[in-house]
Parts: sequence; structure tokens; C-alpha cells
Amino acid sequence: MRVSGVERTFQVGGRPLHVLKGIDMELPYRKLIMLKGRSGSGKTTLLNLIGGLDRPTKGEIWFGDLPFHEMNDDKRTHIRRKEIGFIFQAYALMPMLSALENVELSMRMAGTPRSEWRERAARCLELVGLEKRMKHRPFELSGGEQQRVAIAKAIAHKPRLLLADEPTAELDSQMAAQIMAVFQNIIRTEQVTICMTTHDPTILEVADHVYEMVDGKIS
Ligand SMILES: Nc1ncnc2c1ncn2[C@@H]1O[C@H](COP(=O)(O)OP(=O)(O)OP(=O)(O)O)[C@@H](O)[C@H]1O
Repeated sequence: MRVSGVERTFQVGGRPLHVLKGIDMELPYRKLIMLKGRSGSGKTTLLNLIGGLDRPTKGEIWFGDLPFHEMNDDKRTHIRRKEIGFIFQAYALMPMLSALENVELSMRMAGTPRSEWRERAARCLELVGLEKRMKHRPFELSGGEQQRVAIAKAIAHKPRLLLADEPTAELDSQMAAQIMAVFQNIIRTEQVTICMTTHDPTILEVADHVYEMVDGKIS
């Protein structure tokens, strides 16, 4: 993925708010890319653009050879469902479903053939180290385990790109390290590129590349 000269301006109370002011970045295949920066620097706004949830005011976003910046919502949504996985706070787990059923649900949404759901869901839960917790419901799991179910859910449909907004924010340092080990494992085994935001300096060490955002720009 390539981001080039990207700007995003919101209208707030009739006035323009320039949140992103010319971003250039690359997300190479099978790399772990981190975005750091203070609260309000524009990390989530950028992640939304990379994930095709929003469109830039100016500039280009290429997903391989597909121009996200020129596509309408329907086209971007189509690609997003197939090719991108999200671990966002807003994509919470369904409380009444087991870990396995939660992962299967994401494949239903992505249009994966039903016959593949069970095996693939079990495989993904195994990848994140939860093979012994498949039948548990979210409230029967720790915060770190819930986050690993969310990761399994996000990779189940075999996306090429995985986006995570502060995936370790709620976790202690040991659980955060486990999540990072899981990320490194799935880059190896699932041929995925990962882009995540973080505030945590100890985590930055495992990144292949760190972009620092300062006031809407990469510093
Ligand atoms: N849809 C929107 N309309 C208006 N302003 C917005 C919108 N989305 C984001 N902003 C503003 O853009 C700025 C950057 O927000 P963003 O969420 O991208 O920052 P962030 O770096 O992710 O912060 P945090 O680390 O706290 O999540 C903020 O001032 C926010 O209020």
C-alpha cells in the first residue's frame, strides 16, 4: 500500500479543520508498520483512510494497483471486506457467541463459503494460541484473550492488510508482548501486512518501521 500527499480536512462548525497535512508512507508486503504520535495527531484518521473507511480530501492512496482515492464507497467497501481486517475498539466481540462463533461470524460477513468456516476459525484461534478456549464466550476470557479472539476474527477471511488501532492499550505489558508475538507469527504464516497505532514505547521495538505523526504530518 502507498499513501502519497494525503490531506484530510473536516468541516467543524463551518470552519475547515486540517487534520492530515500531506502524508507520505509505504506499507510493504509482510511488514509490521507502527504509527506513533500524541493524542489528536491524526493517527486514527489516517488508519481510517488506509482502511478505505474514509476518503482523503487530497492525495492518493493505492492498495496495490487499486486507487482508493478515486473509488466510491461501494467499491471501497467491497475491497475492504475481502482484503482488509480491522482490530478496532468499535469491532467488539458478540457477547452471546463463543470465540469460535465470533470468528465464524466475520467469515459470514466476508462472504467466505460456509463449508470453510469451522476449520478456518479453529485454525485462526490456534494461531493466536486459543485452541483451548474456543468454546468460551467473551466474558469467560481475559482482556488479552479477548483481544486475541479479535485478531483471529480480523484475519479469518485471509486479508492482505490488517489494521489495528491501539491493540494493546487496555493490556498490561506481558499481555501486550503476547499480542505482538501473535502479530509477528501471523505475518510469517498468513502473508499479511500489519499497520497499527500505539502510544507504548516498549512495543515500538518490534516494528519493521515506525512513522511518527506530529500535528498531521509525518515527522
Ligand atoms: N469526523 C471528524 N470530524 C471532525 N473532526 C475530526 C473527525 N475525525 C477526527 N477529527 C479530529 O481530528 C483530530 C485527530 O483525530 P484522530 O482521532 O485522528 O487522532 P489520534 O492521533 O488518533 O488520537 P488518539 O491517540 O487520541 O486516538 C482530532 O482533533 C479530532 O477531533
